[in-house]
Amino acid sequence: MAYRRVGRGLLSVFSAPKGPQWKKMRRVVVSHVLKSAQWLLNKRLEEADNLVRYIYNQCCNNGDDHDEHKYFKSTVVLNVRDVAWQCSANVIRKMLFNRRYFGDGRKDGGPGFEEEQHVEAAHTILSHLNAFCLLKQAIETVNKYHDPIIDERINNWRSTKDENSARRKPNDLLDVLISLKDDNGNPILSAEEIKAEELMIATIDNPSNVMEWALFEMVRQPKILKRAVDEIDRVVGRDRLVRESDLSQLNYTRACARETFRLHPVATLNLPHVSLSDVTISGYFIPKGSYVLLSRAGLGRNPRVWDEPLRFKPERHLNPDSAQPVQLLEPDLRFVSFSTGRRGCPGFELGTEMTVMLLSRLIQGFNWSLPPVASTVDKSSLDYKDISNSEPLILQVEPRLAAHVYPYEP
Ligand code: HEM
Repeated sequence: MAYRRVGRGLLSVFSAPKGPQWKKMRRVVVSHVLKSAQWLLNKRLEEADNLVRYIYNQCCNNGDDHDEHKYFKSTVVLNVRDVAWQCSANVIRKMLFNRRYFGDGRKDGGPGFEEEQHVEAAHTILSHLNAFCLLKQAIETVNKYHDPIIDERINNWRSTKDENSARRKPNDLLDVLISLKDDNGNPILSAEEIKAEELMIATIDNPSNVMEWALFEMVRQPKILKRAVDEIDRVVGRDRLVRESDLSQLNYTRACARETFRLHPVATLNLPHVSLSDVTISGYFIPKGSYVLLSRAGLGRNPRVWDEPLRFKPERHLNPDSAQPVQLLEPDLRFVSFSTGRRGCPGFELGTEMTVMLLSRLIQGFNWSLPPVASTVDKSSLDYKDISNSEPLILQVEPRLAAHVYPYEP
């Protein structure tokens, strides 16, 4: 009960105003961008396939040449963080710009120089969101890749004759943002507003953070990994890869993702909020205008709410009496995943699908284990730190399905 009272109180400070431009963008995201989520399913699937294909290619000593007879499938050591960061970025790049690569890319599905630079800059921005500095270089790097694509696309839409433009169907989220018109037929968003959208930043870090920390915990507790693998084999089988339509049945994998949000949040603090009025929460008076920073680690590991709070125990989220799939959303704020209230994440459904899909593909497609030099993966001493300060997870990986199941891109 204690957390409920706290949760309800917190809603009154979860309403920081960000100005009319932000409200407009939030409206656009809720009413147009997220409605597009379903028709962008194929793009998400392409990137989930690419994730599996890329790791598979790393396990094969013939590089790009996909011929199963020539392949010698081997165990390789992989930097899980690099792979998770890139594939999470690929999904949102594909939905937003309809492309995986800014440059020529790589035949094996991995990132080129441009994508590595882009993802590094996006994560630099994210890890400094609470800092009072401009992060000029990282923002310039992200804009260097985004702006030319946006300018070119706007020109392209605006140079199309009006009657053709009305018939033209959006092919990605950028098209959606550009083609929005008000009742008088004028664009709803200016070029500057489109360039200022933060969908890339809003989406890039959470799914990859879950992939890395969930795998870390599962490898440390092989029984958990086995239970998740068994569930996927039971629901999906071993002759095809997980699809989004399977996700509601992968309850144990969902519980693993939820437990990762609780125990290993992507950042120590939530985004700052401002209280709009004087409010008292659990006996603490918070004056109007205060900056409120919620500790994600403090909520998710609160011993008054969570039994054995430092143990990774996905079972705690399973409810045998409920027919509903385990939710990654936590509206009572017993931990922070998508947050709640007026500023809560409008993309929680899409974010849940992306996260569970990518994690399921990693678990289904490969056997994961500690490399021989175990010291390289010992993150146990770092459990309390923000992941961005910890060492990347390095694991041994080998394919676990028949060669024909792995996606092939000529
Ligand atoms: C696993 C994936 C995701 C997680 C965990 C996540 C989590 C969050 C969190 C914690 C916030 C801050 C809420 C606050 O200030 O209290 C937020 C804001 C936001 N997210 Fe997400 N998000 C995810 C994916 C997405 C996706 C896919 C989209 C849209 C395509 C999206 C769009 C937004 C937007 C627009 C905001 C700002 C809301 C506002 O200030 O009014 N997010 N998200």
